[in-house]
Amino acid sequence: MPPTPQTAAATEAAKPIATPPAVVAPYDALFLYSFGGPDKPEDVVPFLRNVTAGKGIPDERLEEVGEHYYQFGGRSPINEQNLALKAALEAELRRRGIDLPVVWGNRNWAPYTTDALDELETLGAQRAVALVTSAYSSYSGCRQYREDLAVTLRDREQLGEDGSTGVQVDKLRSYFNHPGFVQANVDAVLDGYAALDESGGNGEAARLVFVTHSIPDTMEAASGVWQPTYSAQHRSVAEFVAAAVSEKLGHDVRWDLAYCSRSGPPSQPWLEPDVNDHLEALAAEGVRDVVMSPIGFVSDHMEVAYDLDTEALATAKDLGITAVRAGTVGTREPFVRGLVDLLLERAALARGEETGEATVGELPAIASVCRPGCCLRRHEEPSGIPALCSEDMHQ
Ligand SMILES: CC1=C(CCC(=O)O)c2cc3nc(cc4[nH]c(cc5[nH]c(cc1n2)c(C)c5CCC(=O)O)c(CCC(=O)O)c4C)C(CCC(=O)O)=C3C
Ligand SMILES: [Fe+2]
Repeated sequence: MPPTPQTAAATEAAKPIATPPAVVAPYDALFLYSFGGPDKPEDVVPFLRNVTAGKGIPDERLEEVGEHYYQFGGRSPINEQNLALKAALEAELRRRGIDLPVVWGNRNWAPYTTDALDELETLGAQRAVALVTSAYSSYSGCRQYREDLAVTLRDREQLGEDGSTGVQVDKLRSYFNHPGFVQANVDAVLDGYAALDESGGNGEAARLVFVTHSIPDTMEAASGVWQPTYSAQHRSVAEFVAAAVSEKLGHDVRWDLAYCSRSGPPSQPWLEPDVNDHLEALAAEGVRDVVMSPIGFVSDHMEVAYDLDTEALATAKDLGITAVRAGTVGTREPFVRGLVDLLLERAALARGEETGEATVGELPAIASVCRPGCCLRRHEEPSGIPALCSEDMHQ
């Protein structure tokens, strides 16, 4: 049995904040803000209730998803992975001589958003910056976190009409095209090709299949109001990673983008192809070797462990395809270093300094302060829910 992951309350308490170092000023804390997941079987149903409150997920889908968790002992790997990322960020900050506390909290499980706000208050933080564990910009990866923060602050009676809050919380921009995230994915895919070779596969003939979480077509459309859409963001990363891998391996690399983990009623269109359907299509084309790269996820949480490692790899096997699943960025060094670079970039921006925004690929950086109406669930429906870290808190 792996050790039970510790909640924020049980980890060693960060020490109260002194004067933040100049490179991170005006920030005096980093808020690692994630999805959360159950730690034990009794948590599964309450966790799923938290995730799906008011979202119209059919009951059958919930039972099915609950079953995925029970197959893994009722425990998601996501919490220990967030603790590992927290430790890696702390080590990287220490390495650079930056004395900044890192506080962890989740939207859907303990330690909750409100627990993290409590911890920030106890530390005496006045202006924290949130690092969300989603690399791409869409309702699920951006606005939902910003709404949750605003609503939690409102419930705590700490949200003023003008958007003022107790602790001010800003957010790092979506980092899908930051060099650190992309380089860590290149490295992980190269390791995937090495693993394919070891399992007797043929790398030169392999198809590189990038995978991400599907979202409804309406959410995809709303993600693109101010910027390239969620799927376009992924295609940009995929193209760059495939080119870098091809150069390193010295042969052509053909790639596709597929999706996993769709839910919602069958009548509602979501981004396709589903990775299992796509593997079938590839088998029909005669493809025998596949490297799957989950670029849509920052760590190997339940969607990766179940939808890819359990389901999609079994599909590949049934089809006679030799498939390996490349790693996620996790705590890879270029990723963690890149996140700290991004923190320094965001701090400079908050100080009003001219900063370049580091990106790779052809797409511009996503705005650090979201535009009004950015990343709604559906753009034709203003949410009526306040959201922090935007030019206009109410849109
Ligand atoms: C884009 C995206 C990411 C990737 C970005 C990121 O990594 O953040 C992501 C991550 C995650 N999604 C997760 C879990 C779930 N997501 C659900 C439902 C949904 N996700 C959606 C989107 C995304 N989700 C959407 C559009 C829905 C439909 C409901 C809605 O419109 O909001 C449901 C309900 C049941 C179901 O429908 O499957 C569950 C249980 C976990 C935790 C895993 C663990 O425990 O290890 C993580 C990290
Ligand atoms: Fe946004």
